[in-house]
Amino acid sequence: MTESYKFVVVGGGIAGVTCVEQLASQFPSAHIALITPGPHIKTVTNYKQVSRTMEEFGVEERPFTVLEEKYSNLKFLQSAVKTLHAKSHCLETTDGKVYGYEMLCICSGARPKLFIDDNPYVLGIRDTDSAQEFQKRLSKAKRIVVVGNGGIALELVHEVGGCEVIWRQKKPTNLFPVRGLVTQLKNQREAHLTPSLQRETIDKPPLQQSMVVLLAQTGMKELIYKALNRLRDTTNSSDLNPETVGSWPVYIKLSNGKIYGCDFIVSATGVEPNTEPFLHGNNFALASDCGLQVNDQMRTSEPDVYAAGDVCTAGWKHSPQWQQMRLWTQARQMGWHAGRCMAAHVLSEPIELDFCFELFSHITKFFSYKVVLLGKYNAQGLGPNHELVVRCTKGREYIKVVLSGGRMVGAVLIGDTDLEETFENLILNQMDLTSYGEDLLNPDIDIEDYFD
Ligand SMILES: Cc1cc2nc3c(=O)[nH]c(=O)nc-3n(C[C@H](O)[C@H](O)[C@H](O)COP(=O)(O)OP(=O)(O)OC[C@H]3O[C@@H](n4cnc5c(N)ncnc54)[C@H](O)[C@@H]3O)c2cc1C
Ligand SMILES: NC(=O)C1=CN([C@@H]2O[C@H](COP(=O)(O)OP(=O)(O)OC[C@H]3O[C@@H](n4cnc5c(N)ncnc54)[C@H](OP(=O)(O)O)[C@@H]3O)[C@@H](O)[C@H]2O)C=CC1
Repeated sequence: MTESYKFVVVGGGIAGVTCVEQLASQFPSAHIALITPGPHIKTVTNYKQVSRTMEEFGVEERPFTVLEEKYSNLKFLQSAVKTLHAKSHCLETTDGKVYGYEMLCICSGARPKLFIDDNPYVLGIRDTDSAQEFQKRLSKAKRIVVVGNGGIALELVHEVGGCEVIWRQKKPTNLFPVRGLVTQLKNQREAHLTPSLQRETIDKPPLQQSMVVLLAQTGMKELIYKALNRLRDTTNSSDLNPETVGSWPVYIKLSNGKIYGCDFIVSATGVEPNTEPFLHGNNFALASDCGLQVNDQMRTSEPDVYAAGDVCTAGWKHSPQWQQMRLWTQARQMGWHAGRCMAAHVLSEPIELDFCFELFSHITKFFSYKVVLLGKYNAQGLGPNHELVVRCTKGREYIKVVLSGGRMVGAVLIGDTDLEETFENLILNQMDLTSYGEDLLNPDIDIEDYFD
């Protein structure tokens, strides 16, 4: 006979664990199952609500038993979902078992979107196993190339030591436009501490240097010679250094024509939602990034199937200052909201989109500096006609405010600025700041008091 559960949650990451905890605590006598392949789950530690939309926490891998000990109605099933039959409300796992559910929440995360598939010299970093593989190969490497310009690349180039790292950015700004700013701060650590103010009106789109990366060739020496000969036909031969020919296991050619040899390449080029086992035979609406499209109740297009975290794409009309980014914070917030929505639907209660989806906020650390990103911090989607006001106190802080129509729509705060809550309020209340001009960031004015 098929084992059946009131709620089944798939995936032991932050989204799945948050969702299942929400359900297990709200329905202490309901049968609930969490299905995930490994013996560990990801848990939130030291959670701190910093303000109305900002939160900070750590992430720790723990044995699943911590959840089973906490919730007697929760069963942990160590396996992976192989197929889902949404119409008949059941799923099959890789160990051949079939489980029924009344409501299902898919939280299967995402996997690295490598710029080239199945190449032994190209690594993506996703989980503990791939991080260990990276460490192992790094210990023997003299040179690596990092491709990508996001969170993983930023962390890697800062942390990797004892090996040459080649990193070329595709374009000057990106989702994490903090690298240049942090470097600027670091270089000026010893310099004077007078803040500098700068105001810039952006009336044309930012310059974009196209730098798509192509892999030249792998492995064996004779193949490398052939590859380099082929590359000579398509690029400036002066880029090829005869001394390096044949000495590296892999070569990479960038779209600016430069060729680099290295021991291996890290593809830190984003992620794609892990939807594979759920699609076949079902009728899920997918977003353009291939995520399971969910509405503001975290419902997919299949009945009684919800989704949360990296696997899903927020398909509701977003608040003007919120955007989806595949981050821990959003995985937790979506998992929590999905759990609440599932509970509300069982109890036939109304439920609204949580306030945390009003404003994008992310607190993290890059290069040991505290970094806070708020709203359209990189002027995403604003086009021309916006203004940037920047204050940089050398060696201490970097603050960038994005204004549109005289109202604050985003901010980047690097260092211990203590301005995050004030800026959060200014973005949320959309106050007209035109009359304040540069005083907005004037270091002689205590803007926290000013706007209280
Ligand atoms: C190297 C790296 C560093 C990162 N650093 C940060 C950071 O500093 N800050 C930040 O905010 N974000 C960071 N992120 C992003 C963050 O990790 C993700 O946004 C977040 O973990 C997503 O949570 P999730 O629960 O949706 O998915 P995941 O954490 O990926 O969990 C998915 C779960 O589903 C399971 N699963 C997959 N397929 C199946 C299946 N078929 N059946 C059953 N179970 C399945 C998986 O085993 C896993 O347990 C980082 C990501 C990477 C790769
Ligand atoms: N501290 C934190 O907050 C951290 C967060 N993360 C999160 O983990 C996830 C995975 O990180 P990551 O892989 O860095 O993903 P990101 O989405 O952050 O960044 C991917 C980057 O790769 C670039 N890219 C894509 N294809 C190519 C290509 N062919 N050549 C050159 N560049 C390319 C993208 O450019 P473009 O945008 O132009 O396509 C983008 O800059 C993300 O969700 C990230 O937000 C990871 C580490 C730390």
